[in-house]
Amino acid sequence: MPDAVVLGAGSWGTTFAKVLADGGARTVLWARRPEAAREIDESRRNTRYLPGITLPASLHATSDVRAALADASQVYLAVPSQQLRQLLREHGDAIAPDAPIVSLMKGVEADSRLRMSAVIEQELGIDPGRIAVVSGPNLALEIAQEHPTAAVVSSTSDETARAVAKRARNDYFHSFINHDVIGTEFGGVLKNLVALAIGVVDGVGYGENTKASIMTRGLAEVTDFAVAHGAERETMRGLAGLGDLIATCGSPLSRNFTAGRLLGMGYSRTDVIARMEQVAEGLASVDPVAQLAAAKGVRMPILEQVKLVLDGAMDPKDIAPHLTTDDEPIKE
Ligand SMILES: NC(=O)C1=CN([C@@H]2O[C@H](COP(=O)(O)OP(=O)(O)OC[C@H]3O[C@@H](n4cnc5c(N)ncnc54)[C@H](O)[C@@H]3O)[C@@H](O)[C@H]2O)C=CC1
Ligand SMILES: O=C(CO)COP(=O)(O)O
Repeated sequence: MPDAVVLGAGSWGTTFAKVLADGGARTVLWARRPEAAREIDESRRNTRYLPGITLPASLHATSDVRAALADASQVYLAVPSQQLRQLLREHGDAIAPDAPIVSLMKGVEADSRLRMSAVIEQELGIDPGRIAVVSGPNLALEIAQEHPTAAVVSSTSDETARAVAKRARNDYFHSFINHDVIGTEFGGVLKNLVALAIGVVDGVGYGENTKASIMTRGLAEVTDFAVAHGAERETMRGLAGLGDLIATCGSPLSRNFTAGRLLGMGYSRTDVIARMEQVAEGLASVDPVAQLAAAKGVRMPILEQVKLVLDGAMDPKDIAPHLTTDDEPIKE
């Protein structure tokens, strides 16, 4: 009986399965493609997503999702956010009745604008206390290379948060806990949008002042948005807020930063999507987050400008930490 199953064998699902297995958990990783499962199981490699990484011998992989789920005591989800609902609809009934369900994802569903924990709750009809989310400055390849890293596990249930945090830790990965699921999830979603903006200005050729201005104002924007939706302000200063913003905005390993960079270099939204080999969640989150902000009357100038650049309605070189139409000085 596995201690943990991870659904989704991309860069983060595979890395997180390694984190769990290296922490001593009997872990099964589900890959959609049989050849990917075979490569992980037999060669201890996932060359497409984690080049150069040898996976632990104790980690098992399969392409049979229902067999993977059978009797697993914890379930971790790491597929692209737009694919989660369908996966749960097809296979949610195979999840063991009391197993905590943990989202590792950082997106919102485009149609419903729901956070991933809300999609899980709605689709499986379960108590929110069974759901946890993991977030933080967690660039997959660095963790797969065992660079010391921290994350936060959030659940409305203290018992669930602690059970997951105890599993998801080892010599190089430490899990803290909190109970602010809204803030923890929105931190992960929204830093992707700031990372897109930072990528754009990097692609244009602007320097550190521009990036620091956008990151700092971006954090203010992210915090206003999250608090308006019920998050605790403190969470946005933690690993899932500021921590993830720093990691993602400063690293070429970030797919959102990379997508933004391509936009800044002049590629269109369609070209950028075609060139990305891994998911950049921010591209699908821009519109639903802009709609959620508008519904709460939250001003998000950086997000607005990213949306204009994506829509081809703004020249990337004009992106700034403020709206150029802001005539009156605004309090920081
Ligand atoms: N890569 C990273 O550094 C981190 C990623 N995340 C989040 O983890 C989530 C997953 O991202 P990554 O693993 O990075 O993406 P990825 O692009 O590396 O891999 C996605 C995986 O999902 C699979 N997949 C796609 N559609 C599927 C479906 N319908 N059913 C099953 N599998 C499907 C793909 O074949 C691929 O194996 C995203 O929400 C991302 O924001 C969170 C923290 C760190
Ligand atoms: O969430 C991440 C790091 O914490 C990964 O960021 P990207 O999805 O932009 O690669």
